[in-house]
Amino acid sequence: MKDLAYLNKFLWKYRWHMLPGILFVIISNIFGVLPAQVIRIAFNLVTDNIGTYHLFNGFERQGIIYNIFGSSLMLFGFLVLALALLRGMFLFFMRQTLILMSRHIEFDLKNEIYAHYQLLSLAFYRRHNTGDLMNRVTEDVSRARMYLGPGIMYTINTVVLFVMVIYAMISVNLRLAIFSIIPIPILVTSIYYVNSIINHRSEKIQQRLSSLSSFVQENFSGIRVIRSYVREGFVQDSFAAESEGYKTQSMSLVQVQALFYPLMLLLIGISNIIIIYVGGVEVMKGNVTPGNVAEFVVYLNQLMFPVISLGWVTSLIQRAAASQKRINEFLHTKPEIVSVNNYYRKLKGQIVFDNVSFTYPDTGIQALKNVSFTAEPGQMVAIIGRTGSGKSTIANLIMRMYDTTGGGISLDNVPLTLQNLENYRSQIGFVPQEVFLFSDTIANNIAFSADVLDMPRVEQAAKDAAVYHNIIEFEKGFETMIGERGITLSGGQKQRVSIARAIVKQPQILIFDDCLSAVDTRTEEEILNNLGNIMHGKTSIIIAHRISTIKNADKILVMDHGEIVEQGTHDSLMELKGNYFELYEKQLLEEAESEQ
Ligand SMILES: Nc1ncnc2c1ncn2[C@@H]1O[C@H](COP(=O)(O)OP(=O)(O)OP(=O)(O)O)[C@@H](O)[C@H]1O
Repeated sequence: MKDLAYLNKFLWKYRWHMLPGILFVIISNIFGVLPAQVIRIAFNLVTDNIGTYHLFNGFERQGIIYNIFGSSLMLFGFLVLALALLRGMFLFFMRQTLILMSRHIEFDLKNEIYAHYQLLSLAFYRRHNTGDLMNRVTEDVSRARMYLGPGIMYTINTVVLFVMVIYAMISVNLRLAIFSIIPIPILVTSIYYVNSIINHRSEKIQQRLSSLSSFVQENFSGIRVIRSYVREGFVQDSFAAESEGYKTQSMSLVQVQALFYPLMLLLIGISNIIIIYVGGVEVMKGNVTPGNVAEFVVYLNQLMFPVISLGWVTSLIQRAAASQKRINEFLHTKPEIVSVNNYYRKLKGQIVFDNVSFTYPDTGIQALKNVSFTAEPGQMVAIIGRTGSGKSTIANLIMRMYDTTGGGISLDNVPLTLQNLENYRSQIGFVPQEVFLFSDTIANNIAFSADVLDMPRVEQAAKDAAVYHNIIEFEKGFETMIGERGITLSGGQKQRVSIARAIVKQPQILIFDDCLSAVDTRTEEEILNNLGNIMHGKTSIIIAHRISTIKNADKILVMDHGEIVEQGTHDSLMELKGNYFELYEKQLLEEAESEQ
């Protein structure tokens, strides 16, 4: 329950929704209780005067009495109707304030969680799967809302109605009041118990549904692999097995639900019988009037809904507390990478790695060991090496996606940890190894880093990335949608669009993480030539597998098992006749073989 205390700040923020809401609950309940008293008076009027009416049997006066009788009853009827209307009106106001408040808080909470997500490091995203992250913003927040809206509303309603009805009951007859209240705890406990079973089973259904959706999503994404390996039948069977699990869980829920409503009606029915029986005995003893019994029956039935909601609300609050605990877990996770100052400055682009070591936090894999190198402004530094040798890790560390575990990185003689992150990253153009494009137009994808779309710059960036001609060949040119709702770009086109996205920023430092792998050598040369002009006086870090990509670099770092094993220019490395030379020879041989 203490987890829900986190939401109190929102209740305070929206107090001017909550306070009138509580007032409306009280007023609507007053109009809810009053009809029972009107019914009692009407009932007593009938029982008291029916004798007089019969006394005038055969006399003209009987008609007059009938008329008075009828119009009085009609008046009572209208009164009950008017009270019901007033109650309805205040119920409307109650929902308009309290439920509305819960929707406002849901909105705020979602935004707060999302904003916090954006601050968390890459390591956090690796620890938690996407489904879990999404669930906390959607499912868990809506459960917390159920506590804030219906939970609070029905609790206040129940308390107010209980106090009013029980006070009214006791003031009429204590014995009858006690008999009316006795079944209530049994009703609350059994509803709570059945509700817990329903929730437990619903939860299992939810899990089944999530795994069913993940299964379907994955198979739709991998449809090409399924088709080419002719695994449709196998996938169909696996889907049927997943669905079977979902069906079984749903059926077990239906069983309990089917039991729930008859059980409720039975308990309500039994309570009514007890009241009528005990009430009848009291009437015979002369302690209460028949009108009082009718009044009690109305009270009892009025109490039933709050009683039912009490069991429901209890389990709802429990679920909300569990959800809020999960939300708090994330909200209290401290971002590992923090920007320490607001010091904005323009980068020159000198990058110094001083004895940098790095071990990935979750896997414990040491990806870099004592790496030292300097990239001067205006230089193109290339990194080459076997797969898994730590090249992308260097790019990740320059981007400060992680902090080093040994040694230090500095930019223009200022440690990276003392740079303002936003200012720093905004001056770097980074093209990751796994290209990611949004389901949006090509123009918006290229102009992603800018708040306003500057078409001439976007077009120039596309030209520099050698993708302009491909784009204008599409029917809608730069307005072509890509991704789920649009066309599919080829691997090389995607890489070049993401290169355009990096250079449109006119960055001071450019990092290419193996993003020319799907581009042919001629186009690659064109892009590198363009880069020479764009990055004049600025720093470029190019990670590649092909020597042809990097042989003109000012400095080449050769990586192996997380270490720099050789560094120098193409010519000096060739002279060394070490790893680089070996790699060059091998690639020459491969090229010659592929040409044959
Ligand atoms: N996010 C991560 N979490 C844990 N371990 C990682 C992570 N990324 C990479 N590694 C590990 O760190 C080592 C270096 O990986 P890195 O991606 O830097 O290599 P690379 O030289 O870029 O390889 P490639 O040329 O195949 O892209 C590998 O052993 C890899 O398994």
